[in-house]
Amino acid sequence: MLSEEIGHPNFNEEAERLAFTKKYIDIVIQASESDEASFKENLREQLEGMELNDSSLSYMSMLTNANLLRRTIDEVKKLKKFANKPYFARIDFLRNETNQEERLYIGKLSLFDKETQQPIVVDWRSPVANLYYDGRLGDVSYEAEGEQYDGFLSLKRQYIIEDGDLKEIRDIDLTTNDELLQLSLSESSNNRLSEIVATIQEEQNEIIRADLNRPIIVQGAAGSGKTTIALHRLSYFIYTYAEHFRPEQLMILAPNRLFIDYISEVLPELGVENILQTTFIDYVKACIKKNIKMTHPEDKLISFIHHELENPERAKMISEFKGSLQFRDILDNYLQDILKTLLPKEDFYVAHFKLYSAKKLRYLMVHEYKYLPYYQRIDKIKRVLQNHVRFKKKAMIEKITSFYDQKLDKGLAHKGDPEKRKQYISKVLDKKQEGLAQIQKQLRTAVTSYIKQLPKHDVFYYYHQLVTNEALFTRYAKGVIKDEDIHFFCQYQQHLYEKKTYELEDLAALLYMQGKIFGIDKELRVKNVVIDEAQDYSYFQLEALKTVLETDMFTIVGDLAQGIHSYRGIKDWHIVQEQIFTRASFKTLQKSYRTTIEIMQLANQVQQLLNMNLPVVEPVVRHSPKPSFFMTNTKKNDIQTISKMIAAFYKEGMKTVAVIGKTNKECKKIAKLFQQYSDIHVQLLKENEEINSNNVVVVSSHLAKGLEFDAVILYAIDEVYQMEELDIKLLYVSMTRPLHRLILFGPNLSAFLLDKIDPQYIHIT
Ligand SMILES: Nc1ncnc2c1ncn2[C@@H]1O[C@H](COP(=O)(O)OP(=O)(O)OP(=O)(O)O)[C@@H](O)[C@H]1O
Repeated sequence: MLSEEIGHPNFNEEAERLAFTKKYIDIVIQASESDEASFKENLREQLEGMELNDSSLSYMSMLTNANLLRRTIDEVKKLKKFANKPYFARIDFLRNETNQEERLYIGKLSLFDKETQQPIVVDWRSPVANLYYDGRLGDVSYEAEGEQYDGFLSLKRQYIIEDGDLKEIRDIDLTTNDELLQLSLSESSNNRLSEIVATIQEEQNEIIRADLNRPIIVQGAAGSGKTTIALHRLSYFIYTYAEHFRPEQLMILAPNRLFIDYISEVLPELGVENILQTTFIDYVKACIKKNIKMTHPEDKLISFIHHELENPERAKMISEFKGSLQFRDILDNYLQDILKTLLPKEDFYVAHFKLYSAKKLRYLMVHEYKYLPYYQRIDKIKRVLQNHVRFKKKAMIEKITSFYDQKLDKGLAHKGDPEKRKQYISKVLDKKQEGLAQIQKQLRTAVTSYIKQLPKHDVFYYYHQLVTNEALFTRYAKGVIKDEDIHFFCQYQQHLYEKKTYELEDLAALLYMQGKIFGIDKELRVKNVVIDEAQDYSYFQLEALKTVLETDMFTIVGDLAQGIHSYRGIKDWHIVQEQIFTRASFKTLQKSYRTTIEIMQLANQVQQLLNMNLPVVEPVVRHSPKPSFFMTNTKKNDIQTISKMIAAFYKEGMKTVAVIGKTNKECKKIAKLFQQYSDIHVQLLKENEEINSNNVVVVSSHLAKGLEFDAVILYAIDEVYQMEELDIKLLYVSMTRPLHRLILFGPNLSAFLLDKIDPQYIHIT
């Protein structure tokens, strides 16, 4: 049962406990800071006493001090950060093994009593904390390092602590709804994703803590916490494997810079710092080391939305094909042939000494160094030859020397005309010198000249050679795609080539080929990857990432119902699981934590228009007024009505409001109307921009994907949503952005497909 605040029987005791913990943290901070000072002093002394070539011993001791210092600084930083809210929950666990009840306070750090080694606060990511998220009251167990620990959970308690003061205590049992969750969901958003450690739900916890040594694919409804959970899983990973991985070896791939900005604030809160946060496009550019010119990744989508393409089916075919595993197969065959062109054909000679046969070198290239990208194999061969030359150098010189020395001996021993003998000897001496000079020169240059004979091109050359040459492409693609498609495909690629441009769909192939032919730089070879909005990736994009990174340690989260790029993206998670990440587990999240029941009911109606057999999304019990539809009037009147509404939302305590138009073009119009007819300053959101939380945001439906706002107004001036897959998805995305309020402004009900759904879910004014 929910206990009354202040009136909770244990309130005073808990307030004392909080005061004690805060005091303890203070003491630890003070002690650590003096440690820090003494480490710094140590370090300074050692640096002063160091000669350039000082013994390794003092270097080692300096390093130890530096590490200790870094650790202390990190610890103090963390303690200071969480000092005012050291924990958010408590569990009481009677451990069968010891028959002792443990009272465990759970927070975002771990803190131990230095004397007794008893935990004062346990980290939410520690194994025992799993009981808080997972365990019901009663008989429970948790696992740590492969061992199972059983016991009895008698209490689960949550705290609301503000500015270091205990405000509320809630005890949770089976019959209680998670009040803290309710409370946290009813709060207003500040344009940034927040951490949810206190209210992680069981189904979410399962994903966060799912086997870290296996990839995981999550199909999650809009607002089910996919992004949040993916970040918490990273945090859990870092905690669990702190000893084995550096944060630089982890990467988050987000759809655009705007999104990276959106998630950026929550990461340090979760102890996730210094990890690589980038977009697929930027990552590939870094791998191929060239800032290639690209068509805008949304261009095609926008042309589809506007029905601008002459032959949209063909455009879809090309995008889909470039993202398919069939294209990967074609490239694999082509890569085999590229390898053949790189194989040495001539034996390797220095002067007339044969040092390595071509056959043996080919064997090395094809078999021995199979694990390496092609050009790295050539580098290896180069080193093998260089070593071999070095190894044989003496013998070769000796052979030449002895050859001429024998001749000299013969000449000297000759009893004939002394003049002729002199001439002969001088000629031999000249020849010897010449021979030795020649071999010296060859020793220096033979390897380089030999390697130079092998072709050297960049990845772009290889790619274009294949995709713009119809005859060559046909050789690989015949039977895989239709002949006429081969023709269109090559024409299309030729057209891009002439404009020296690439599109997003080319990047999977470029990345894959770069990895196979050249390899990618070490700092880009991360070991663990989180992909958000993964439904917009193609199969080949995922495959290329997995291949070049040589790991399948991926957390992949997405929602097919929001797959607005499905012409190039994933249509079925099973294919990902069966053909790419074969070790992956698959989970679904069906509850939406973002949106209220009334908003979700309407959005569900729209989602069902997709006929994709996706289950309806279950909202967490939270209410709002029904979404309202307003018929548009004059533009001036519309903007004035909308402005009044926005003012009222702010008055109600909402912090973020967005007006969503179907396309960028529509949004530009909306922003201009605000300028003309309203005092409200709006921010027309662009992809690479940060959201300024003081502004009302005007954003297009496709760019709004992944974001959330307290209140959302869908405004259709000229561009309405039609009864087709892409538009339904865009509408669904837009409707699932608000936390608390949804309003629709359009010329008629059908502008938002409301004529196709049960009218009970909408309030028509
Ligand atoms: N357990 C939870 N406790 C409190 N808030 C939660 C919880 N889970 C999710 N939320 C909140 O729900 C909202 C939606 O979360 P998030 O953006 O991660 O969902 P998503 O599945 O990525 O959504 P979308 O697919 O629409 O982008 C966020 O405001 C998040 O803080």
